[in-house]
Amino acid sequence: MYAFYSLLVYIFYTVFKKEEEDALEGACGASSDETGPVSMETGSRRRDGHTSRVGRKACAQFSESSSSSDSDEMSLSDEDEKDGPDIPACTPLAAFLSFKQEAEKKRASQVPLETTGKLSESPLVAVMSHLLTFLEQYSHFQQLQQQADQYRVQLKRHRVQHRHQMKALRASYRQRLRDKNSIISSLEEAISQQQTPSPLSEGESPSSEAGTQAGLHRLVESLYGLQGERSKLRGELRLLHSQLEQKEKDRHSRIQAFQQQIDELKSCIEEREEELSRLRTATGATDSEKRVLCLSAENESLKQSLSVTQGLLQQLSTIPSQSSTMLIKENENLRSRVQQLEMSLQQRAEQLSQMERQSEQSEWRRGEELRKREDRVRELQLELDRERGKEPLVKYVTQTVEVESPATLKHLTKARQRNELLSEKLSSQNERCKQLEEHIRKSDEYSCNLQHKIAAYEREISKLREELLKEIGHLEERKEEAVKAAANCSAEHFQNLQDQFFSLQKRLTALPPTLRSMKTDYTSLRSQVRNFSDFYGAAISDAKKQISAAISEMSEANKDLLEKYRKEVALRRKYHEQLVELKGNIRVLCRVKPVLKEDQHEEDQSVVATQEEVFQEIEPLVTSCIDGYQVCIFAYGQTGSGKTYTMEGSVENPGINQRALKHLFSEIEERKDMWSYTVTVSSVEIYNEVLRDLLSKDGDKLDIKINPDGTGQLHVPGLRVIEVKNFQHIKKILATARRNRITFGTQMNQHSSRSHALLCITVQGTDLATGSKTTGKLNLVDLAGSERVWKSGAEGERLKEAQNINRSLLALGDVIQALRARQTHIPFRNSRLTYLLQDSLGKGSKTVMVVQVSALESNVGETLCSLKFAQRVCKVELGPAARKIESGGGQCD
Ligand SMILES: Nc1ncnc2c1ncn2[C@@H]1O[C@H](COP(=O)(O)OP(=O)(O)OP(=O)(O)O)[C@@H](O)[C@H]1O
Repeated sequence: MYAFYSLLVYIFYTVFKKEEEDALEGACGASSDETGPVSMETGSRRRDGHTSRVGRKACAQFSESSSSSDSDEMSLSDEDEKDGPDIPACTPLAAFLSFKQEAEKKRASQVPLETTGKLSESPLVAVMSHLLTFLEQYSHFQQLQQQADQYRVQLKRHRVQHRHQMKALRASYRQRLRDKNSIISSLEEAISQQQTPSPLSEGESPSSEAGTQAGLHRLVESLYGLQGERSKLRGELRLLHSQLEQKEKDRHSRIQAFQQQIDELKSCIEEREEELSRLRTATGATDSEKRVLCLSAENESLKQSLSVTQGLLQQLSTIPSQSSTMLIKENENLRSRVQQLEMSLQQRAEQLSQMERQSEQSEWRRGEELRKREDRVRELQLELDRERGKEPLVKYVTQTVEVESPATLKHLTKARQRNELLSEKLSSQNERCKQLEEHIRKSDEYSCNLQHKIAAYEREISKLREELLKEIGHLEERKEEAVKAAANCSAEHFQNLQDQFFSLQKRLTALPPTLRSMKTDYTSLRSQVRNFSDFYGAAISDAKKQISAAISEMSEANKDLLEKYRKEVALRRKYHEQLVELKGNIRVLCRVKPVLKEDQHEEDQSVVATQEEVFQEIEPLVTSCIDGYQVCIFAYGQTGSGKTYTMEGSVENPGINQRALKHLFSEIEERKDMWSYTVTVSSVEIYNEVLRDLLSKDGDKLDIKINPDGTGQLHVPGLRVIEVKNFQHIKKILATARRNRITFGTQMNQHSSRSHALLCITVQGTDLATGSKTTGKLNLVDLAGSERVWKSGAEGERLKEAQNINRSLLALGDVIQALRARQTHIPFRNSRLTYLLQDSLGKGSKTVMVVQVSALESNVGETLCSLKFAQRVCKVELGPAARKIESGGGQCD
C-alpha cells in the first residue's frame, strides 16, 4: 500500500510537473514565475533530500506568518521551544497548500467544462484535495494551539503578577489591621480603666465626684476618638470594596474572553469532526481512514490540550476567586470586627450614659440623705433644747420621720424611747412640782411668821438707832450753835463796817473837795478792813476748835455705842452656843421621805419637811463654823431614802450644801466691817474604800495622813482645795463634784450614789479690830445608802459596792457605839469614812445627823434599823464644843 501511495505521489508529481511545464512553455515561455518549479523542488526534497527555492520561499512565508507567535514564545518552556524544529516538516505541507490553491483555481476555471461533461474529476484528485484540506485544518489547529500557549503564558504572567499584588495587598491589610487592632486594644484598655469605677462610698468623699467627672470626660473623649477611627476604617473598607469590585470585574471580563475563545475552539472542533465523519462516509478509503484516525488522534490530543487549557483557565479563574474569597473573608472579618467594635462602642456609650445616670442618681440620693440628716439633726437639736428647757416632748413622739437607713431607724427608736422616758420623768416632775408648790405655800406661811419676828427685831434695832440718832442730833445741834455764834459775831461786825463804809461814801459825796479828810478816812477804812480780817480769822479758828471739840465728844459717844454693839454680839453668840449645847453638840434629825408618785400605791401619811425647814435646823451650826467651830452634818439612811436630796437637793430646790454656803456668804457679808474671811472648799468621795478627788479630773487615788504641821489633825495630801470668792463660784464647784460622783441605777434607786461624798468647807476669819483668827470647818457628808442586797438586786460590781458601803457604815456604827460608851479607844481607823470624819465626830465638835427614812411600809425594816442607829447616836456625848481661835499674839482659846 505504501508503495502504491508512493507511486501515486510520484505520478502526481510527474503529471503536475508535466502540465506545469507545458503551461509554461505554451503560455509564458521564459517567464520569471518560479512558483511551480520551486514547489516541485520542495516536494521532491522531502523524498530525496534536495531543497528547491520554492520550498524555501514557502517555508519563509510560513515562518513570517508565525513570526509574531515565535517571538512571544521565546520565553516559553523547553517543551515549547522543541516544537520549533518541527516547523520544517511543514515545508511539504506549504508546497501542498500552494499546489492545492493553484489546483483549486484551475478547477474553478474548469468548472464550466465539468458541468458540460467534457472533463470529469478523478478520485485520486478528490482524495488529494481532501488530504490537503486536512492538512490545512491541521495547520489551523497548530495556530490555535500556539494561541492557546500564548494565552497560557499570559495567564501565567497574570497569575504571577496577581500573586505579587495579592501578597502586597495582604501584607498592607495585615499591617493596617494590626495598627487598628493595637489602636482599638489601647482604646479598650483606656475605656476599661475608666470603666473600673471606684465604689461610691456612702461617704464617699466627694473629691471622688470630681474624679468621676474627669473620668467621664476622658471616656467621652476616647469615645470620640474611637468614632473617628471607626469612620476612617469605614472609608478604607469602602476603598477596598471598590478595588475588589474592580478586580472582580476585570477577572470576569477575562474569563468571559477566554470562555469565548474556548467556545470558538469547541465549535471549530465540532465542525472538524463533522467534516471528518462526512469524509469518512464519502471516501471509505482505508488509507485515508487511517489518516483520519491519525488526525482524529491528533484531534483528541488537541481536545486534551484544550481541556488542559480549560483546566488552566479554570485554575486561573479559581485563583483570583480564591484570592477574592480570601479578601472577602478578610473583608468580612474586618466588617465583623468593625461591627463588634461598633457594638462594644455602643455598649460603652450605654454604660457611660448609665454611669452618668447612676452618678446623677447617687448624687441626688446623697443630697436627699444629707437633707434628711440635716432635718434630723435640726429635730434632735430642737429635742435637746426642749429637753434642756424641760418642755414636753410628746410632740416629737407623734411626729413621723421618714426613715431610710437602719442607723436612722435605730436612732429614731432610741430617741423615741428617750422621749418616752423623758415624758415619764416630766410627768413625775410635774407631780413633784405640785408637791413642791404645796411646800412653798407652807414655807411662805412659815416665812410670814419669820418676817413678823424679823419685824420685831427690826423695831428694836430701829429704837436703838433712833436713840443713837438723837444723840448724834444733839451733838450736831451743839456744833451748829457754835458755828452760828461765830457766824453771828462776824456778821454784826461786817454790818457795822458796811454802815461805816456807806457813811463814808455819803461824806465823800457831800464833801468832795476835802481830799485830806478823805485820805484819812480811806486809811482808817483800810486799817479797819485789816483789823476785820484778823478778827475774822480768829473767829474762824475759834469755830474750828469748837467743831473739833464737838466731834471728839460725838466719837466718844460712838465708841460707847460700838462697844455696846460688840457686847451685844458676844452675848448673842454666847446664848447661841448655849442654845446649841442645850440642843446637844451631837444632834439627830429625822426626815421622812414623802411617798412619791411611783410609790403611790401606798398612802402617804408622813410629815413632810421642806428643804428650807431642814436647813433652818442646821443654820446655827453653819454660823458656828464661821465662829471657828468644827461642824459635821451628815445624812444617813437606807438607799433611796433621800440623803442626796437632803444634802445636794435639786437645781430648783437646793439642799443643805448650797444653802449652808449661801448662808455662810451672807453672814460673811454682814460681818465684813469687823471680820475678813477666807473660804476654801474641797470635795472627796470614798468609793470601795478608795479616796477620790471630786474636783479633779485625774481621779487619782488619795490617802489620809496626819498633818505634818504638828496640830495632829488629819489631811489628805494632793487634794484640790479651791478658794471660793462668792456664792456663784460655789455653785459651779458643787456642780463639778456632783458630776464626778459615781452613781448607778439599782432596783431601789434609779440614781443610787455608790460612794460616800464629803464636802469640806474651811472658813478662816480675822477680826479686823483685834487681829485674832478663827478657823472653822464644816463637813457636809452624803453617805452612801445602806442596802439589803437581796432587795436591791445588787450583783457583781454593784454587790461589791454594797458590801463596802455596808462595811463602812458598820464601822461608823462602831465609832458611835464607842463614843456613846465613852470608850478610851474609838475605832476611827476601821474605815476610810470614820478615819476621815475623826475630827468632826470627836470631842469638841458639833455634829448633826439627818436620818433619812422611808414612809413606805415595805421599807419598815430598814426604817427601824436607821432609827435604832439614830437612837444610839443621840446618846453620844461629844462634850462642850471647842472654838478654834488664835488671838493676835497667836494664843489658842
Ligand atoms: N423629801 C423629798 N421630796 C421629794 N423627793 C424626794 C425627797 N427625798 C428623796 N426624794 C427623791 O427620791 C429619790 C431618791 O432620793 P436620793 O437619791 O436622794 O436617795 P439616797 O438616799 O441618796 O439614795 P442612795 O443612797 O441610793 O444614793 C430621788 O429621785 C429624790 O429626788
